[in-house]
Amino acid sequence: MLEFKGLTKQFRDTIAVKPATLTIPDGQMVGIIGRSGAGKSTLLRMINRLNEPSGGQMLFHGRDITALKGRELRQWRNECAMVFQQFNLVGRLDVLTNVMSGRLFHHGFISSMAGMFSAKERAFAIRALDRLGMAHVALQQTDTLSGGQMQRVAIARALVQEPRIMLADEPIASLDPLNAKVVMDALRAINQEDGLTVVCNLHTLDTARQYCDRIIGMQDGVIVFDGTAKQLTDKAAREIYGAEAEEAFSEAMTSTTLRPSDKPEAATPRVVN
Ligand SMILES: Nc1ncnc2c1ncn2[C@@H]1O[C@H](COP(=O)(O)OP(=O)(O)OP(=O)(O)O)[C@@H](O)[C@H]1O
Repeated sequence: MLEFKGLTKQFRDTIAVKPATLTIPDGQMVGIIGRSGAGKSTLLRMINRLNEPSGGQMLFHGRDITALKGRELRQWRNECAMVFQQFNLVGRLDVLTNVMSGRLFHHGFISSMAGMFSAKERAFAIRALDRLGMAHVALQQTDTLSGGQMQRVAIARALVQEPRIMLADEPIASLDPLNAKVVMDALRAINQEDGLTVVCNLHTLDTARQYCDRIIGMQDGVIVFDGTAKQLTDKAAREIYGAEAEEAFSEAMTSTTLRPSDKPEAATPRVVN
């Protein structure tokens, strides 16, 4: 269970996230939505402390994450795997090496850089690629892949970290609708099969509604909505997005609509003014 207690972030004159208090149970798939500049990325990046909170506290199973330093902080970052909009892979390296770089924390920097991975680790990485339908390109140079394939490789790399939480910062913003669906399907499958908590920032409302157990809506650094897809009415969504509502409502995916989440209702809607 991840708990935010009045967690806040200020950049000079901008309060990007105003004191946020929420609890994310293990195994939940959470989508953070809101217009540009609402504070979504800042909130997400405070979880792995890529953005250092300015105030408040964050606890994971009762452990104070905001107080971690040095190796403990590196270990926490390893436990929070992150998937980025631009994939953050090394294009000139082969796919398998990129995936195995997710073992950096377990393996040690020097031997990782020297490519000294055991047969067991290689097999582990290939199994992760296989889950993402990408084992067949394991030895291919990464920059020959499509965006959707690269994002699946990035998810495989995140998986070999053996994380407790998967963070995804706009994971489909650079992808076409079909690849966006493949990537979201993969994140949802990992969430459901492994019971892994997934927290992702999403630009399109439909994606959040289709895939997430719980949706958190942000506006000007404030959590203004916290509830399920069903509870997020069009009216509530329009209030969250304001002038960007039409863009947010536009279809992200052209292919088959997925069945809605079959998990129990995960949260009580909360409207905060
Ligand atoms: N490193 C930074 N330095 C100064 N201000 C920042 C920094 N990062 C974010 N901000 C500001 O904090 C606010 C929230 O930004 P954030 O990136 O979290 O929003 P967002 O909802 O993720 O937006 P987008 O959807 O456009 O990525 C914005 O006003 C932004 O300009």
